[in-house]
Amino acid sequence: MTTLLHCGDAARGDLWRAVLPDLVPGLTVRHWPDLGDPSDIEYVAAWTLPPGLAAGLPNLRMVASIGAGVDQLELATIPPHVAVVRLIEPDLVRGMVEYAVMATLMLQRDMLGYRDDQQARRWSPRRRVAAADRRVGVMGLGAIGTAVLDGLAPFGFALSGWSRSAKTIDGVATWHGADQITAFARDVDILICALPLTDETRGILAKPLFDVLPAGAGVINVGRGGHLVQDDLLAALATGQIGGAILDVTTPEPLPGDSALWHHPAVVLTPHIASDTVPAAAARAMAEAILAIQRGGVPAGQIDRTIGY
Ligand SMILES: O=C(O)C(=O)CO
Repeated sequence: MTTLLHCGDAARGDLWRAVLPDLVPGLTVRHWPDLGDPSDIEYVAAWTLPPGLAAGLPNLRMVASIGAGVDQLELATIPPHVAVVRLIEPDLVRGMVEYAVMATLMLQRDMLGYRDDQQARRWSPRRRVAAADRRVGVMGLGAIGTAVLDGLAPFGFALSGWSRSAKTIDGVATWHGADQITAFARDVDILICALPLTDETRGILAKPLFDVLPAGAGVINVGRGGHLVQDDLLAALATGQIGGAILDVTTPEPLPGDSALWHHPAVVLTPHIASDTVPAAAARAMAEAILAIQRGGVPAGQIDRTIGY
């Protein structure tokens, strides 16, 4: 019996149980914690894995993240021969683009400053800076980062991007690797982090990077809370080196009530809502991944276990 174990939202589990067997002939879908015979389970889909689950499934072939990131699966708990796949579907990418464009425009149009003015009943118009005079840099040039750059292009921003390995994107100045991060960052007025969280990128949004950005730069984090060193951000906001931050992700989540980020006038905080996975679309992506494995192929979105994304 070929079985997928779905972990997480029960409504999505029910939908998947109804639709996936039509997309993958012979597939049975079980919903955690109904494991049945663990040796039936070849595929697991989860946002986070129940502790010890992956190691206890002798015939496991693939773990799929229900989302674009995989770090929350705790890759070290998944045996190395098991394929790990990110389930990126178009609606999830669209949500990320919407959020990143909204956040960029908020910083571009000084909405954080006008929010303050409104609270103080201050009528204080400021000169608009044209988008063409603002440099927006995206860190992470995978499916999400490149879609964000596409979404920003019509506004006329000067666009750049930085990634681990070299990428070429029309109309975007691209940089790569640790050696080029300074050259990238010194010309970025609004920095968007869309990186995967790996050992290399953890804590990358920190003082050394903030110090290189032009004074007053804005920071947007749609990656993971672990990318940001919160104390360094607060210090950079205090000196004005960073002018504003829009954060959709924090460490930990939920953000504790006593965090200074909650009430900071130069911070907009949202509870990891930039995007989400649409269950029906994710079922199709899941089916394609299983069919690829069954054909002996590599599913779209399979990560390189050696680099963690
Ligand atoms: O899909 C993911 O990994 C997300 O965090 C969506 O915001």
